[in-house]
Amino acid sequence: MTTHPGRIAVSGLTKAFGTLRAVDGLDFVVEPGSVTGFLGPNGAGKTTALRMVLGLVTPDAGSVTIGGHPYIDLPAPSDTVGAALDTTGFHPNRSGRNHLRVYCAVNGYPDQRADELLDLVDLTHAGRRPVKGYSLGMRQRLALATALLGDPDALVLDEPANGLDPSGIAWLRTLLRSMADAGKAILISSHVLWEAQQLVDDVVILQDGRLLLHGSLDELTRGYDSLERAFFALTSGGL
Ligand SMILES: Nc1ncnc2c1ncn2[C@@H]1O[C@H](COP(=O)(O)OP(=O)(O)OP(=O)(O)O)[C@@H](O)[C@H]1O
Repeated sequence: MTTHPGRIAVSGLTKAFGTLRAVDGLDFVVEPGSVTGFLGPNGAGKTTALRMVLGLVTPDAGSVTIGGHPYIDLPAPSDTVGAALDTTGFHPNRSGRNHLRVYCAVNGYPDQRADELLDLVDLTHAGRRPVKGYSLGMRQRLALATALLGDPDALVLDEPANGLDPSGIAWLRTLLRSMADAGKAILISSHVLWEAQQLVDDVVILQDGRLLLHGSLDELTRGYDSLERAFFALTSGGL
């Protein structure tokens, strides 16, 4: 069986917390070369599903593979999938550059990789300042740099546009586009449809843990002037 590196395949994914089905029989695929928006209102189950993609939460049923393997079986996880799930885990007194250097050391990359990553996310100017002085947008960039450490085939980013101003979102769009064009499979979550519309090729919309809509942005928005309007028309509901 040939499997494309980075392809994220989610099948029958289910997770309950007590009586609450946070994720319920979820199926979708993120192909290399595309940016998929994983969308849904607060509490829809996005973070729980992303944590299962990354092997941080054990599903009750179903499976996820990345490049054909469950996360736990990946021989070199940081070369296969990069993840940014939150922006609060940085040591406050460490500079962004030192944070990245620690990750370089742990994963066997030269210090110079830290400077390349700072440059890639446009954070060189703040690289020597302690993270406690970073804005949310700057911490998002640092989280993204950390995710890109091993130049992975797949990227999983939870709310990467949160805290970015309009020029930051435009910058993120360009970066994600170039990563997708280089063949990465990219999955990003958002609860803000207008924001996601600017960043993605495909959308997976989740509601109450279940898949509501899955398709290309172009198909879903044909005949509508925004993803939000298409969503309202298709579901007669709201996020
Ligand atoms: N560890 C947990 N224990 C109990 N309930 C949980 C746990 N984690 C998540 N939940 C519940 O599961 C549901 C889905 O939560 P989740 O964080 O996955 O949603 P989300 O779509 O990421 O929301 P948001 O956009 O607010 O981040 C919510 O009702 C949440 O309260």
